Amino acid sequence: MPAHGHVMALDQGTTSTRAILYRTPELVPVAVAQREIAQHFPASGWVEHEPEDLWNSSVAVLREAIAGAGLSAADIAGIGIANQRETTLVWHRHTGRPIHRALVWQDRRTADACAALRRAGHAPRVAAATGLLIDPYFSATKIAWMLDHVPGARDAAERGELAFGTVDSFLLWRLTEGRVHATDATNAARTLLFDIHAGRWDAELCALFRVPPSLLPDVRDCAAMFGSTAVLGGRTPVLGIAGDQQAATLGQACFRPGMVKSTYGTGCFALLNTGETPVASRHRLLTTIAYQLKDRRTYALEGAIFVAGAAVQWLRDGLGLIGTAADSGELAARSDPDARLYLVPAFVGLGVPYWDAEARGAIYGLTRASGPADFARAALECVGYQTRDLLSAMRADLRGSEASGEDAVLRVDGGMVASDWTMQFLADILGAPVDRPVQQETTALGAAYLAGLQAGLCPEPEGFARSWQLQKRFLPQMAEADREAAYAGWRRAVRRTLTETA
Ligand SMILES: Nc1ncnc2c1ncn2[C@@H]1O[C@H](COP(=O)(O)OP(=O)(O)O)[C@@H](O)[C@H]1O
Ligand SMILES: O=P(O)(O)OC[C@H](O)CO
Repeated sequence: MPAHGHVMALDQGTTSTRAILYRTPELVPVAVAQREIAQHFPASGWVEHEPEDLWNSSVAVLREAIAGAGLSAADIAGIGIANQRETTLVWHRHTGRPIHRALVWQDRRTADACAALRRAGHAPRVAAATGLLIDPYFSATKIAWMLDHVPGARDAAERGELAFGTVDSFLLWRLTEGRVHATDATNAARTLLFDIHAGRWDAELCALFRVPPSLLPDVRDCAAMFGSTAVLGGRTPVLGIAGDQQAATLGQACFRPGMVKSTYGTGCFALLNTGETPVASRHRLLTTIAYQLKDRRTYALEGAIFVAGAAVQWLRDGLGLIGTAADSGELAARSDPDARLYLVPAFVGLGVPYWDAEARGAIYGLTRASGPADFARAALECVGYQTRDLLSAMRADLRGSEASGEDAVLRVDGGMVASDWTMQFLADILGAPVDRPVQQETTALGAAYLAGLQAGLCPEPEGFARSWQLQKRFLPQMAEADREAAYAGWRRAVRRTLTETA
């Protein structure tokens, strides 16, 4: 067993930045610090973050966590970074000054540019290399938008004066005072510019998306020496980087083909490990890199749902039906069991497997008797239905393969899994067990594991997998006929909501 030590996870997410300090080798959390991030919505469908907020909140939580534990830089073997993925920054190499606010993954401003590329027939080539669809969700068209809209930016880029990065890369640049411009393979895989099979930037795609290759960071393993930082007072190495959903996949120890985790935060992201062979989806899932260790890539099929916990926030902030998110389950439990409302939460369009950017939310089944409890239940149930959509698409893609996941148990994490009511419905509608682990901060755990692995303070994946502990298993209790009738109703509701653009 490796020796005791400490590693720090920095989890820079969409709504907040968190640092969690862990004791190795068991990865027991010993201190945590968190800061909210301001969201900027300058126009309909636009979502931006202030780069200095990303940076300042990161430094603040790192320092707070280390102070909270009564430790100093000398006690920290390394930092692991997990980050909101796809969110795009471009900055001046000489000054480190961003040329624009970060364009967040939810930002839809490049929808028309994407539609034009799809109409021109580029989708098959792009999917073959990157595993992705041409959608504003990913970084490439966001980079081009900045170069085209910030005065002088394209010329500066052509002269090699600018750098692009996802949030990990931007933070690493700042942490290392401009000495390191790098990212990891999981973040590179979300840009539309990275060949996930060859593990390198694709020059043809750079030309297609009009992104000069000089902007791009060096791509490394998830566990690697990324540089060192002085922000904690000494020199602390950055030893791990992964996109947050991939970090959660590691934190959930989904190392074997067929294992699947689903994270329920603002949105929901399910990743199914497909082993060292990438699987091309026939059902509009994404093919992505789950992790790259020792230069070997493990792939995943991914389903991305844009609204999960956000539907609960809507109950609270939009409708005022609940005081806190935690009240939603209790309210839902008071709903009439014989009535059923369907909420299709297409507040920002629908993701996998529908990919309908123009669809908007709808509620079906209203009667004179419908009340707050039925709305709450519909908001929680739609998370279960969407998960079944995702998992059905995954199973259809993998039928008969080693990674089929037919018997797999779903490992869940994220803020929303605190809701027993929602987790029970999830098990009911899937007709399969749902496992909630003891450590529910799996994103930070995965980032910490990468740093601990690289530092030699944590065991190899098989050993780490043995430390995963079940907190509660939810078993399906709904009768088969009820389950299928309820799901058929959801499918009808979605069909009525989709636009002709999908
Ligand atoms: N007890 C609960 N029941 C239902 N939803 C919850 C509960 N607690 C938190 N949530 C939802 O979980 C989300 C926060 O989860 P978190 O993992 O912190 O999200 P993110 O990383 O996207 O910021 C919020 O959307 C909130 O509405
Ligand atoms: O920041 P989160 O946890 O909402 O995750 C965002 C995803 O990485 C977007 O792809």
